[in-house]
Amino acid sequence: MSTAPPSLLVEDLAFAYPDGHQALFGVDLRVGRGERVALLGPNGAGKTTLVLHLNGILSGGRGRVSVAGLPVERRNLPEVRRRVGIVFQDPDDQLFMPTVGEDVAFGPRNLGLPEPEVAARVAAALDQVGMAGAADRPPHHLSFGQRRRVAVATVLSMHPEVLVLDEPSSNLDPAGRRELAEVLEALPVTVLMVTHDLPYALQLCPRSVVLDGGVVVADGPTRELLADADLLARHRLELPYGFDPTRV
Ligand SMILES: Nc1ncnc2c1ncn2[C@@H]1O[C@H](COP(=O)(O)OP(=O)(O)OP(=O)(O)O)[C@@H](O)[C@H]1O
Repeated sequence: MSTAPPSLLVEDLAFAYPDGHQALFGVDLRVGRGERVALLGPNGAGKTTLVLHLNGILSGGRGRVSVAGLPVERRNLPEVRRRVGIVFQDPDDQLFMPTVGEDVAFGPRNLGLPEPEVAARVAAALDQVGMAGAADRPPHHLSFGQRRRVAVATVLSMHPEVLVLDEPSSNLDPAGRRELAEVLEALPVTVLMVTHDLPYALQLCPRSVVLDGGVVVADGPTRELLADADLLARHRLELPYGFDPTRV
């Protein structure tokens, strides 16, 4: 049996915002290397608050978070942020350079890597997201779906341990949704995907965790959770009309 630490370990994490609003009440979560896990839950459940603890954007509450055995704490933040790449919902928050290639090179260059290594990482990351050949294009000339895939590449070029995706299927047309799914399915990294798109969770993530009211209320095989009509109703989760998770 492997003794490697899990990619993500969250233990008894509780957190209140400065205005006193308590968003997390003791969350435990373990994600093994190479797992793909969907993080589900209604608006306001605490999903974003949890995600922002994974690379130390938020901190100061109770509990512990570690990434591949490295505690998320101030002295470790540069390495934690290399290990945990967050792809935010709006790709335009992540793309700010004149060309796609410079955007994907930005992180590795900041690590101080030699230029040939940067170039190799840029080429590999663009290839992984199906955007090889787009390096010289300005990001704003790309479609929304292409920009989202480039945003994924900006994180992959850091060789992360964990890829966190916030609503990856939002605003994508059916072809863009399928293309991104193909990209994500082929990635050899641990994935934590925050989504309201339950069929996408089922397609991509064998396991799901449901968060509601700042606590984990379910954790198990996605197919089983989505087949539990009472669980879905209790936590404001809805499948598309006529969608049968047991027949996919
Ligand atoms: N900066 C903040 N200050 C105070 N309260 C906040 C802040 N950000 C979020 N909250 C509150 O914390 C709780 C959890 O919010 P969070 O954004 O983590 O939920 P979420 O599950 O990501 O929701 P959504 O699905 O809408 O993105 C909510 O009640 C929210 O109003």
